[in-house]
Amino acid sequence: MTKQMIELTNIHKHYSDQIILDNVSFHLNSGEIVGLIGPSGSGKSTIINIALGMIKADEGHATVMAELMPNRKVLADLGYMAQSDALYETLSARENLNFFADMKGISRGNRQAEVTRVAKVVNLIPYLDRMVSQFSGGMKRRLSLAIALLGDPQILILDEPTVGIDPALRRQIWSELQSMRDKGHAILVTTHVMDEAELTDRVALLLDGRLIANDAPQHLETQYQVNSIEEVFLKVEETN
Ligand SMILES: Nc1ncnc2c1ncn2[C@@H]1O[C@H](COP(=O)(O)OP(=O)(O)OP(=O)(O)O)[C@@H](O)[C@H]1O
Repeated sequence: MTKQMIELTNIHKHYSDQIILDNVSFHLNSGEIVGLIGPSGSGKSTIINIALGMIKADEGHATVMAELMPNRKVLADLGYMAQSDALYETLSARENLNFFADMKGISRGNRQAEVTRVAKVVNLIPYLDRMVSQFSGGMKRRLSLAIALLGDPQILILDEPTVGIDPALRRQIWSELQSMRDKGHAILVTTHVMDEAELTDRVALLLDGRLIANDAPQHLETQYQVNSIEEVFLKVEETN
């Protein structure tokens, strides 16, 4: 049965005299991947931060698994990968994963298997004992993604997860996300890569703080009479 995992209702947010989100309502269900796309500065990270309870909306409310946010109870069911990596540079990748596994309450008995599982998804097994300060930008993104996957959370929120990641691994990561979706997980991804938007079940298009489209990629392409999400995006920008 499909469950509503995240619900944002009539969210308004402004900073000084700039309106960032203008009456945005948005939901994420179990068993779907939603792509949140929009130009730089359109409010994607702000939506995520409000859903996570890290930023307070001026009006409206956010719930995760029917709990009003912020709420510590749901954090164990949430995997979050921020846009900038929050890693311990002076620790190895394995030590980082162990630390976050402890934070997520993964038992010591299961920890090693879980660390190996998530490191495999992002091809980091050969580098687990290397210090993070020696990692490239793409390797750091991969480690952040592995951390978000720890504990197999019901909800995954990924802010630009594939920046700096090469095409073969990008494909592998998307196939992992799709298999998680098929098992009923709910996944929200922001991306600037329009090809990736095509791989989602639903695209939420944000422009100037308003959600102006929210539908399956194929439906949007039919509606706007174009062949790709990139063209939908350009057409929407032109006409708004
Ligand atoms: N703490 C803050 N104080 C003032 N303005 C802010 C603050 N945080 C974000 N903003 C502004 O809010 C707007 C939306 O920012 P947000 O980070 O949500 O955009 P985004 O769509 O995620 O952008 P990008 O794709 O570049 O990551 C931007 O104009 C940004 O400058």
